[in-house]
Formats: sequence, C-alpha cells, structure tokens
Amino acid sequence: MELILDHVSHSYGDVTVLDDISLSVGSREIVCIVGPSGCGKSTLLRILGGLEKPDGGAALIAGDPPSDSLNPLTYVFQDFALLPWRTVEGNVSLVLEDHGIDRARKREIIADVLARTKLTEFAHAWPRQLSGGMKQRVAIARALSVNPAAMLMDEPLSALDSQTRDLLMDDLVDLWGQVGFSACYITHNLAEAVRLGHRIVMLSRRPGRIREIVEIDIPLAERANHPEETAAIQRRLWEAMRDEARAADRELSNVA
Ligand SMILES: Nc1ncnc2c1ncn2[C@@H]1O[C@H](COP(=O)(O)OP(=O)(O)OP(=O)(O)O)[C@@H](O)[C@H]1O
Repeated sequence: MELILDHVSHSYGDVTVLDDISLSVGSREIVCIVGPSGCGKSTLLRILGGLEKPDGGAALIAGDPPSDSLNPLTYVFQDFALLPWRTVEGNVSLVLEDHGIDRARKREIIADVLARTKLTEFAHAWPRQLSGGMKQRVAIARALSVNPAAMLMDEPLSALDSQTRDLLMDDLVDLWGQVGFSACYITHNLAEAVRLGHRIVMLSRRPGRIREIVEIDIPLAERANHPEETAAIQRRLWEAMRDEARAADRELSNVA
C-alpha cells in the first residue's frame, strides 16, 4: 500500500499553509518530513491520514493494506496519548476492541507487540509508573497491534530527553528490521531524520513547499556505523534549512 499526496495545497482562512505538495510513502518505507516551525508538517500528516480534507489536490491510497490489518493507518503522537486508568496491556487492548477478535487471538497479538517493543514485563504496569520513553513504547506497541499499513508519527520522540530519544531510535530501527513498518514521520530533529528516514522531505517555511527530497541509501541498521556520512547529510540539511528556520522563528515571535 502506498500513501500519496497529489499536488496538495491547504489554507486556514487567508493563511496558505501548504502549497502544491506531492509525495508518497511506499511499503516498508520511512519518510521523514522536516521543516521550520509552522510550515505545515502536522497539517500534512492530518491530510495524509484523511483527518483533514485539502483545499486543493488529493490524498490517495494506492493498493491494499495487509490482509490482516485491522486499521490501515494509525497515529503516534508526541504526548503518548495513553489512558491513565488502563494498564500497559489495557492501553494496547483498547484498539483491538470492536474488531470481532476472540480473546485468545487478542492475547496473542498483545503478547507479540509487547515483546517486540520490550514491554513484556511491564504488561500490568500503569502509565504513571512508566518513564517517558516507556510510555512512548506503549504508544508504538498500540499502533503496531492493529498491523497498520502505515504509521503516521507526529514528533514521537520530541518530548523525550536526548538519551531516551537515542535509545528509542535504536528500538525503532530494530522494530523496522523485524516488522518492516511504513511511516510518515514528522520531526524537528535532523539527527532523528537522518537516523530513521529512508527519504527525508524538506519543506520550506510557510507556505510549506517541497524544497528538497534526500534519499539515504545506507541501510537503517548500519547508519550508527557511518557517523561521518550521516553527520555530513545532517550538516547539509541544516545549511539548507538554517536561514528559513531563523526567518520562521522571527515570524512566529512577531505574531506573539
Ligand atoms: N485548525 C487550524 N486552524 C487554523 N490555523 C491552523 C490550524 N492548524 C494549524 N494552523 C496553522 O497552520 C500553520 C501550520 O501549522 P502546523 O501545525 O501544520 O505546522 P508545523 O510545521 O507542524 O508546526 P510546528 O513545527 O511548530 O509543530 C500554523 O501557522 C498554525 O498556526
């Protein structure tokens, strides 16, 4: 299954947020979207997920989701969005309800995703007992449990400290090696994009237009062993983005 944005434009009132965006997220592909504050990254993700209808162009899905997919698209948010009154297991089980799955199969799916996200021993813990990194693992386990064709990830690691973020990036790389998920992954953090993205789509400041698409052909699992190449890509992205990021920052502070 492929997610496609075809010449998408969008405005809120008089403010044009996205201008003529065309991109695709293929099967087993992680596409990272980077760009200055307010350039429309979250809007793009909502349009891709069908939560918002674009003013111009179209969000399309080509091909079929995996046959056992319960939900073709799932979101992972920065703030984890866990229910505090449900345990880890209960939070995952929530998204499996109303799909007509029998209890044994549900238990099997939950055990599988908790194992993949290294949460087995925390199955009965409450969200308040977990660190930020663990909470985000639960959110990722929950997203994976429906076997989505693609995950829509809106700055999933940005609420975490840098060490936890590094650990979770390693976990996401491992997970991708195991289940080969597809994702559209929004981030402010270029190091994250260079570590996790098969392709990086760089947007201009608002109205967001595609400035550049960078394809990284170093396999995800090997990137940690190529610090010089990845640092060079990150530097180049930052050089291309710096002036726009500064201008966007000034623009936003003027508004405030
Ligand atoms: N529902 C809405 N109604 C009106 N304006 C909106 C709405 N959603 C977003 N905007 C505006 O659209 C612009 C783009 O917002 P969006 O959140 O998509 O950008 P972003 O690149 O994700 O921002 P950031 O990097 O700061 O998270 C911003 O100026 C924002 O204030």
